[in-house]
Amino acid sequence: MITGTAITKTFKQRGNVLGKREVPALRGVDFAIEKGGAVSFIGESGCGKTTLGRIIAGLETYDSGEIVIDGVAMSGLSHRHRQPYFRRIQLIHQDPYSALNPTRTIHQTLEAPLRLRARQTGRPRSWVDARAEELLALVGIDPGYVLPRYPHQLSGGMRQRVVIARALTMDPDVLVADEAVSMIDVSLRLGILSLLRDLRERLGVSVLFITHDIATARYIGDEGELYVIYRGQVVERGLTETIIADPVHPYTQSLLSAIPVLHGLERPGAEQVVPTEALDEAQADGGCLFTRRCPFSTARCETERPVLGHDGGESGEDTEQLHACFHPRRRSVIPQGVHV
Ligand SMILES: Nc1ncnc2c1ncn2[C@@H]1O[C@H](COP(=O)(O)OP(=O)(O)OP(=O)(O)O)[C@@H](O)[C@H]1O
Repeated sequence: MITGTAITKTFKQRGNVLGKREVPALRGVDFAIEKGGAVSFIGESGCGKTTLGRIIAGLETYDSGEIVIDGVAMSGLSHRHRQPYFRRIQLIHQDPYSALNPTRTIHQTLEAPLRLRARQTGRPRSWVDARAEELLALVGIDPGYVLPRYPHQLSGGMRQRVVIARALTMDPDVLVADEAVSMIDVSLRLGILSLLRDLRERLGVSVLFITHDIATARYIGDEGELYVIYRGQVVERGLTETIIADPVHPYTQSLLSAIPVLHGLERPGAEQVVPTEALDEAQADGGCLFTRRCPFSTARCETERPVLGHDGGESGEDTEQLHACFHPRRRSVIPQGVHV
């Protein structure tokens, strides 16, 4: 089990003549990934989901907060002592082209981490080749065909399966899949998503899925948890199915409104949630981060920032669905520009 509490991260970016500009990528995020669970982070570009995934995989530092892996707080450990914990969390890169070294055969690609793993676990050298074959079979490709080949000789789908097999060489407890299907052909995406589901069932590995697409989040984690992230803050969190069926935060409603539904099926009296241009970072920093885009914003939203929780709502529901909104409510939303 991995938990994160109040994780913050601010990047300094090159700004104008006045100097560097601070970009708050994460503003106090809590998360929990259970063994064998499926968790999805969803939000639009720049909301901080990749940064959070990289922090969880031990590839990015954070400014404050705490990550606890199997009961051990990472802040109390030196970099060297943290490594064995983060080894259990493996990132699957979104781009299988750049993730694989073009000058190495798939055999060489898998051999290096497997030799390391053999040393770590006291296994003989002969185990390495057998394990490479086993892992490729597990991800659904023929080892005999793939092992002697170079990445450019494989299809995008096969390359992504090799990337997943390489992540499995470290016997991870968690696979972090960051937009794992966005760069492969649409026809092959479902196969990769089913593979990730299958690995959860067969190996008991948890999957953390990072995406901007609610349909893939739904496919990968239909019994899992969804975190909706807006400008570095989790604005809604709960069971994926519950949130998709009944989003209460206006931002989640706007994300869901992007999924086409048949014109004429909206409930009468539907209110619109219209996503508009992203805001300047300085705007709305005192109040709710979504207030300038939100058609339901009130004076309170302008000055006070809602925190993630059950309270403060008009929804009156007592569920595990958390939200950061002063006026959460079930609203039916008309998708923009969709007329069937
Ligand atoms: N290494 C970095 N240096 C400076 N700023 C960064 C860095 N990495 C991320 N950021 C900034 O932090 C914010 C969050 O970025 P992040 O990549 O986590 O968002 P994201 O939701 O994953 O977006 P995308 O889907 O486009 O990858 C953005 O404003 C981004 O420009």
